[in-house]
Amino acid sequence: MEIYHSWEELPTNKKFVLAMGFFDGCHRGHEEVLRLARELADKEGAIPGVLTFWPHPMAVLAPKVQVPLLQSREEKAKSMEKAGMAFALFLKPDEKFLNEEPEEFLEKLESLPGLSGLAAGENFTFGRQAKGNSRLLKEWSRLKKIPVSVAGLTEEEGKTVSSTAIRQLIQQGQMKEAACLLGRNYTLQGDVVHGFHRGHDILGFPTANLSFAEDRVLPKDGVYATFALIGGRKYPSITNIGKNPTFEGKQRTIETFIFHFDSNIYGKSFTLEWVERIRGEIRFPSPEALAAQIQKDIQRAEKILERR
Ligand SMILES: Cc1cc2nc3c(=O)[nH]c(=O)nc-3n(C[C@H](O)[C@H](O)[C@H](O)COP(=O)(O)O)c2cc1C
Ligand SMILES: Nc1ncnc2c1ncn2[C@@H]1O[C@H](COP(=O)(O)OP(=O)(O)OP(=O)(O)O)[C@@H](O)[C@H]1O
Repeated sequence: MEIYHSWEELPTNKKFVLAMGFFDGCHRGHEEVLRLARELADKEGAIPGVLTFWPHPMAVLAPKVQVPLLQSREEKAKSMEKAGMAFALFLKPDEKFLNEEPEEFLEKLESLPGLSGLAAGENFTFGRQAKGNSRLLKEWSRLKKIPVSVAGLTEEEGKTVSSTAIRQLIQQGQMKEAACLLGRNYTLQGDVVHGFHRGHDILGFPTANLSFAEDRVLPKDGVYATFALIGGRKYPSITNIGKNPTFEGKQRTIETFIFHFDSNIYGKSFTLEWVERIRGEIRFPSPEALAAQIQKDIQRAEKILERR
């Protein structure tokens, strides 16, 4: 898949269809928009691509409000590729762009020589104060004879699937519910870094500490049944996220005990798939009491992961 960063890089000698939006997480609703883009591209003899943004527009509009994200830019690009997109255009939404009238954005699209169609969801908005919407897109489409596919909103139990709803579920530790909306388990990627080695030395459970990017959505502190994806293999595991109150920890860490695993993976890249929350993080009276609880947690995690 090709990655572009400016309008000028878009193909001029090929027809293309653009799916539009931020697409954080590439959830089930986003997948529907991407499916419509593929379908329209097939019909028009064009290639399907994505018009998306980086960083998140909120980082420009309200820099003090940090929106944690479900995917890094690289993960988003991978999801787009998996969804059959031939390219992704990552535009930087500066203030000038975000303050354009919707009509200016549409004029820009119309000026693209290869543009053969657009796809977006019913709730897609664009332009100054989000004044442009799917209704305006449809009117423009009729006027300009450029086909536009608008996806009806994908819902789960009567609620619209959205990146915002998924972020909230993860932050509440509701991983199964989040997975339902995402269409997959939530994952976090990072490298294995050194911790304080208490896991191995004091508790008898060696843990891989995951380094994580600051701008990612983190599950609520606690203990989770997880899968660790290392070197193309998927290992059942258990993960604690929190500040280790038993040891008066100050920093939030993510550490994983991988079952039946005995390799040195320091410095290796590591993806953690979060399946289900088991309990909250507790301050134990002694390391021994914590180790006994971890033993029980492992049994619980094994049961949960057996079913997946
Ligand atoms: C399954 C599991 C559950 C844990 N639960 C708790 C907990 O409830 N409270 C706590 O203080 N630490 C908990 N920990 C974290 C341990 O305190 C931690 O593994 C230990 O401090 C080792 O840290 P280190 O790898 O930085 O040396 C848990 C760790 C694991 C693997
Ligand atoms: N539930 C949904 N069903 C169908 N299309 C959707 C759905 N949610 C978003 N889309 C569409 O997917 C594209 C990307 O949307 P966007 O990134 O704003 O997602 P979102 O989940 O609504 O995000 P947020 O929660 O941050 O508003 C847009 O075209 C949008 O209209």
